[in-house]
Amino acid sequence: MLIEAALKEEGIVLAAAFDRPGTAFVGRDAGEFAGSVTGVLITGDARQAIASADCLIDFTRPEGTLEHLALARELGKAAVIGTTGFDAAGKAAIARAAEEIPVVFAPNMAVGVNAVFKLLEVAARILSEGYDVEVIEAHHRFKVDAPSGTALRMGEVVARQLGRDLDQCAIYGREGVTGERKAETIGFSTIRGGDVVGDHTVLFAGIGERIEITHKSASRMPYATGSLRAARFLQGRSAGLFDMQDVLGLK
Ligand SMILES: NC(=O)C1=CN([C@@H]2O[C@H](COP(=O)(O)OP(=O)(O)OC[C@H]3O[C@@H](n4cnc5c(N)ncnc54)[C@H](OP(=O)(O)O)[C@@H]3O)[C@@H](O)[C@H]2O)C=CC1
Ligand SMILES: O=C(O)C1=N[C@H](C(=O)O)C[C@H](O)C1
Repeated sequence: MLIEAALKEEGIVLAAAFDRPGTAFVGRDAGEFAGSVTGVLITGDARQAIASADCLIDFTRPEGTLEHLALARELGKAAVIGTTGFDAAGKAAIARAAEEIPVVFAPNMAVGVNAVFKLLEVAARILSEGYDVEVIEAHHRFKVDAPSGTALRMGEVVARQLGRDLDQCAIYGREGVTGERKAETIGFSTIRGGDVVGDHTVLFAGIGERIEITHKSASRMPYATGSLRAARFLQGRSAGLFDMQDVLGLK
């Protein structure tokens, strides 16, 4: 999707594409998957690939992203990170890298999801008392981290607005005799199955009414186009840690 989007977008050049060394894709044209010939061959040499570009766009796994980010830092290149599932140490490593290079790090690059983050601030402000907050997300069977990075960010946005610390109030699933729900908690429920691209709902449940704010992805293309928008945003910047709210001017 990223390659397809990059090939279509005016002013964006696909400089390189890389995969792990030794995989079957190395040596093949990067456009093959998008049904075109680009002349850019997939390489197993991440350093060489990152060196030949202005900006790294990385959607892999935390350990891969951190390796690639270290190369981007060394080479003085910008980075757009879409990978989710980082622990605190991983997030700290990204923040350190952003002291030297410009980085957009966002759990969801889609414009619609970022609009929802803003809507959640408003909803949480209005529904700050008497409403239980639950975050429900569904993704495809191949996803490896849970809850999704987007669900966690939604929880963070609501928690911040309500003056709570998500680390202290999050409940990740329930089982057995749990006791009554504590008012200050924020619950997370995860569904995994089939080819669900990504659904997120934040439920504000009161006595006598429920409010649901939902985003549903029907395609991964908005993640790809959002990433390219983020790469453009970084052009000409020297260092700093940004997210899609910065890119979209929503802060
Ligand atoms: N911010 C956003 O908008 C979005 C974020 N994501 C996040 O992006 C990440 C990737 O998701 P998705 O594309 O579905 O995952 P996939 O499994 O489809 O792709 C991940 C890719 O990363 C490669 N990879 C994995 N580990 C490493 C490593 N250590 N070094 C180098 N390459 C590695 C995999 O290679 P191999 O096949 O060889 O393992 C694979 O090509 C997830 O964290 C997901 O949550 C996804 C969509 C949108
Ligand atoms: O793994 C995915 O597919 C997605 N991951 C991101 C997340 O964890 O929030 C973004 C999107 O939901 C798709």
